[in-house]
Amino acid sequence: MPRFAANLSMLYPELDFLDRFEAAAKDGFRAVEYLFPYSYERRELAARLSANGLQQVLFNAPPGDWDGGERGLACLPGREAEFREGLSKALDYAEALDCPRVHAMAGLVPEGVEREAVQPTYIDNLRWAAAEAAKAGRDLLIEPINTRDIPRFFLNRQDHAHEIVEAVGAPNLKVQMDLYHCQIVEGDVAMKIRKYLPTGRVGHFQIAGVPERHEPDIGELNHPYLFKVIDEVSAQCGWDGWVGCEYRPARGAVPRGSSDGLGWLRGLALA
Ligand SMILES: O=C(O)C(=O)CO
Repeated sequence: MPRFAANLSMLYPELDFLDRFEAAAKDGFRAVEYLFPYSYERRELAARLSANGLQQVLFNAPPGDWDGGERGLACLPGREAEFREGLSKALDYAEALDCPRVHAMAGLVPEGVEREAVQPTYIDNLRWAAAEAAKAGRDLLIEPINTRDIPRFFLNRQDHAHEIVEAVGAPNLKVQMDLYHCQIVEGDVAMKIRKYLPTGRVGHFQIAGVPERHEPDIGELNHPYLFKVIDEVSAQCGWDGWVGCEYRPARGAVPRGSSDGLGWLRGLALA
């Protein structure tokens, strides 16, 4: 079975953020990911990881004005300085948390601007950021995201993400392959895993049920089948990354919360 990381931005919403580390560990997770660490002291986060025997496997670079609707800076002309400053901060956190990968969200195509017009900025920013991440010993990730969840998001398809990685030409720039977004935008998910995982350009997976983004055993995707495909292809190509559980629990009723929705994971362990 793949190795699963709990996404603490979405799982355990019934708990304060810092208490989610312990909850994930109690549920058997050995790794966590989340959107942003920046509201917390590096020391506090590192202590939570260590106290609970958890690895940090992914978080995102600062995304711009999140509450104002921004979803990343990487493709935004005129925001290069802010992108660079944010990436440097992310790499500092990555070192403190011993986190091997950082996701730089692409951002929204500005109103009235053609999608193609921002690609040069995106590529230039990623080239600079991948070089900085390489100096720090980290991978930089980009993620195709569906435009129902994030209208006007620049990067939506796996083929586009892989073209960008090739154009940048940095070995530590990789694709965060979220099977939820992939199913919504393009489908044919198992064949896309078979196509892209052996390229060495997939740095991380994420999962959620489609279309509601609840537990993976709710909805139209057959996750046990997809996990077998990941296992089979990983055995052939030596991939040993993580699968982030990035979904909003539907079954998590008080008092036991998100743990009640983890039957899909316990079932896999027993399968
Ligand atoms: O929205 C998502 O799927 C993300 O992973 C954002 O980082």
